[in-house]
Amino acid sequence: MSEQNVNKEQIEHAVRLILEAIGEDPNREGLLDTPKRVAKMYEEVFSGLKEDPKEHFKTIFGEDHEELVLVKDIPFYSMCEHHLVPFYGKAHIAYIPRGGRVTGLSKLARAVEAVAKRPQLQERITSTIANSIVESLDPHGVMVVVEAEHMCMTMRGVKKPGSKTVTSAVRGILESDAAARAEVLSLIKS
Ligand SMILES: Nc1nc2c(ncn2[C@@H]2O[C@H](COP(=O)(O)OP(=O)(O)OP(=O)(O)O)[C@@H](O)[C@H]2O)c(=O)[nH]1
Ligand SMILES: [Zn+2]
Repeated sequence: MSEQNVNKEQIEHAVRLILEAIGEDPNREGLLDTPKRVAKMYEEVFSGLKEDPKEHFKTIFGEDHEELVLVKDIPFYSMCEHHLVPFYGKAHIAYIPRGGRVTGLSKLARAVEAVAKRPQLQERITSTIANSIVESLDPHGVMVVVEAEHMCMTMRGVKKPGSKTVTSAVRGILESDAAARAEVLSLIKS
């Protein structure tokens, strides 16, 4: 998606106000371009806000493969919606296609990008990806596992660096079939 959905002028104005509010001088040399840089950065890190991850699953190959597909260790960076600081980690996406609805592998990573690049909660990233795969591909089953470190828990607040949050969303036969679910988990860990 294009990165033109933010009002850069408004962000620049707001950043100047924040700099003033923390007691800085937005007119000192080192900070002169900071509002502009932050606006450009927000344009990039929030570029998925209006993007529908399902758009990416329109690429479908009529491949007769009704067995597990797992794309693991997809790195992502997102922004915690409570503090607007980063949380980042890896997403693992497994699905069992049905009826030839096999999508491009990169599309799974593109869906992660779309969902991560907005103010987020880890749980919502996880369930949105799982639901969009179900709605687009109607597979036999889906499992999404996301592991992340939240900077709002490490650099501030409770200050627990190294702590990891793991979330999962399971749909279809992977929900009812414990052995298949265990296989996915062991492949993720391997
Ligand atoms: N469930 C969930 N919580 C999150 C996520 N990201 C941040 N949080 C939490 O959101 C909560 C916000 O709590 P508040 O009490 O409203 O805010 P706060 O005073 O800044 O909280 P502390 O972080 O405990 O200092 C914190 O417990 C964060 O750890 C996330 O992706 N999912
Ligand atoms: Zn937070």
